[in-house]
Amino acid sequence: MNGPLSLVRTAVRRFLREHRPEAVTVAVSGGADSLALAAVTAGLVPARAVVVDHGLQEGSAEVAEAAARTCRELGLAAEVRRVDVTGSGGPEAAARRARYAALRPEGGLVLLGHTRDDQAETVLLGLGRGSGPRSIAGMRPLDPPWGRPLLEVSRATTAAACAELGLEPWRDPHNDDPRYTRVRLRKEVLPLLEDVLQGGVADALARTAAQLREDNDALDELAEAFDGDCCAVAEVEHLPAALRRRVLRRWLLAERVPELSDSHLRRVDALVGEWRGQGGVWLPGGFVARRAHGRLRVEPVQS
Ligand SMILES: Nc1ncnc2c1ncn2[C@@H]1O[C@H](COP(=O)(O)OP(=O)(O)OP(=O)(O)O)[C@@H](O)[C@H]1O
Repeated sequence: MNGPLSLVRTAVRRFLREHRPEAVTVAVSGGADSLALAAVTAGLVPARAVVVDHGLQEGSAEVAEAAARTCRELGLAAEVRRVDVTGSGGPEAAARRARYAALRPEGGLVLLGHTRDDQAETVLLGLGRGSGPRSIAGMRPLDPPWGRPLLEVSRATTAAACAELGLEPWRDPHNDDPRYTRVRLRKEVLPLLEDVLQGGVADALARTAAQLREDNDALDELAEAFDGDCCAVAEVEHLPAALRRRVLRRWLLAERVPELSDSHLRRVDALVGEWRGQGGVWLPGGFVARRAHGRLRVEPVQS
């Protein structure tokens, strides 16, 4: 009984047993991953589905309505939420921001259909771009309000599970468009790596991510326990760099600096670890971090 559908069911059942969410919403794009997730979840717990219509592609409203209809046929209360995609960072990033804002619930968990292949791509992209351990550690199974029960299930398995259920998932044309880095990674790089390493690459990359998450969590706990004055250079400069960066990150987040990337953090850390009188570090949200008289401070940029 280890067909694709039963593999998906086992993964979702394990997730629900482990985390026992009070309420469950499934985020459904209409693609095979989230559709398989919705179908299996519907059979296990009372849940609802939300389909986000970004309004970016022609016919997006019909695609969203068809996905919602399928969810209803599967026994889920389903609704389509239309969002306005605006803001910085390109349409992909803006769409993701709008989607996540629309999905953020009042309570309970929102289940996403990210698979082991998504995880592998995230890790490999991070490695290729020189990202920090936080990015390379990939996505977490539980990161409230988000839950990702399928992180150990392959994309091939979710597609086969849909076929087993007689469901016809929507194929996002973006997923085949070689102008997207992720698509080329998926279609060109990963198959080559699979060939060179004789298989098991997605699984191996997902294991790397899981190990890094453990290391990250341990360091984060140490950073949380730091009770010195993190603005005083003398109190943080002797910390190991990995710990110091985490202490600084916590301080910046407490100062309400949003969306802090690894490269921002490295530059703030350089105010301590590689000090040569450099100027302020510009940060997201209109902030700047500076060092003066042996102290760090973060303040809004004067317009
Ligand atoms: N239009 C949508 N409506 C509802 N949920 C969606 C939609 N698009 C994606 N999702 C949810 O997000 C999951 C991941 O989708 P996808 O891989 O396309 O997102 P992504 O842009 O890569 O997101 P992330 O930045 O979190 O990796 C899907 O399996 C589904 O659960």
